[in-house]
Amino acid sequence: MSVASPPAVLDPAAGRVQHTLRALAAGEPIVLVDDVRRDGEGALVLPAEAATPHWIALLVQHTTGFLRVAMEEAACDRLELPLMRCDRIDRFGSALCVTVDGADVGTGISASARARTIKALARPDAHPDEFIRPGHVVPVRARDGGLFAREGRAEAVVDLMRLAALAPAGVFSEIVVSELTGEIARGGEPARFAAEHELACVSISDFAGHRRRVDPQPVRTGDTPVGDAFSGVRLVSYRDIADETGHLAIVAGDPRDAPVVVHRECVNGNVLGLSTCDCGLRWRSAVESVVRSGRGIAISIRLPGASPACPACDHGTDPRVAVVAERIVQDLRG
Ligand SMILES: O=C(CO)[C@H](O)[C@H](O)COP(=O)(O)O
Repeated sequence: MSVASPPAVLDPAAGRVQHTLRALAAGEPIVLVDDVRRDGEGALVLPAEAATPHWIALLVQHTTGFLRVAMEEAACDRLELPLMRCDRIDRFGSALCVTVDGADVGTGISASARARTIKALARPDAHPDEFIRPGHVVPVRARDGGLFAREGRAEAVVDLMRLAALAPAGVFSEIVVSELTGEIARGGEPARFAAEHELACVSISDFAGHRRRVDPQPVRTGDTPVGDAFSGVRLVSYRDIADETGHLAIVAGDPRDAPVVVHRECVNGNVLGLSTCDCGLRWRSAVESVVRSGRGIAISIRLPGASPACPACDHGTDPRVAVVAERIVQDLRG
């Protein structure tokens, strides 16, 4: 259980997130602190695809042993895992599904049986008939949109797996401070547990902040023809649910093979119309070339926070511009 210590970075939260993602990518458990909803409770989290009898035994030893697997909504639907039926919903709106065992894992409760069930849940080609219900593993439905939709543990676990480039399913259970009392680790205890066991440790709020910075989510909010004089030209608007910024795309013709021009909005040149920089000119000529040729996509991206002061304007070199633009182009090309 040892992953190199977090590197010295300016932002300690970013360092903790990177350290955590590296540990998960290496198939190791991490500590996730639920500072948002549950008063600093700590849980051990392991990628479902990395579940082995060894790791599951370790989770059972140090946690409540109530092992849940956070999964995407589509996976729960595909594997026919309905929500547990209930008339009263818990105050956090947790989305626990019917329990499962792998169909061929024996009684389902041993560490090796649970490891097999958990690993199977993470397989993209798993079939509903591979599981019997009820069982000894609890799938939890993480909302689409992850932490942007709900700052819950299930969403944090699925987002962590996705950002670590793993199958989007993770097993988790709350750490207990002492096996004698069975009380849950909270406050400073989860971090102490992580240090003692050389595990990476991150809080849901650290991770949500990181996702907002690196994982833009532009959602289409409007799609209007520009007007008769510009037939075949559309104005498509986006709202970024990660940071509430807005972006625009001028689309002429079929977007599938259209050339793309990306522009970072600048307050001086594009909002105030000043000629202290060439941003106004650049955006106008991008739009004109798309409209005149009848084929192309011109995207204007607004980043959160103050734009760089022109003429030091970076003309789009901020790495977030490329990520937002790529997602908008993906959406336009469907
Ligand atoms: O069993 C639970 C808490 O004891 C929760 O249902 C489980 O942890 C899911 O977490 P969240 O509601 O934060 O997604």
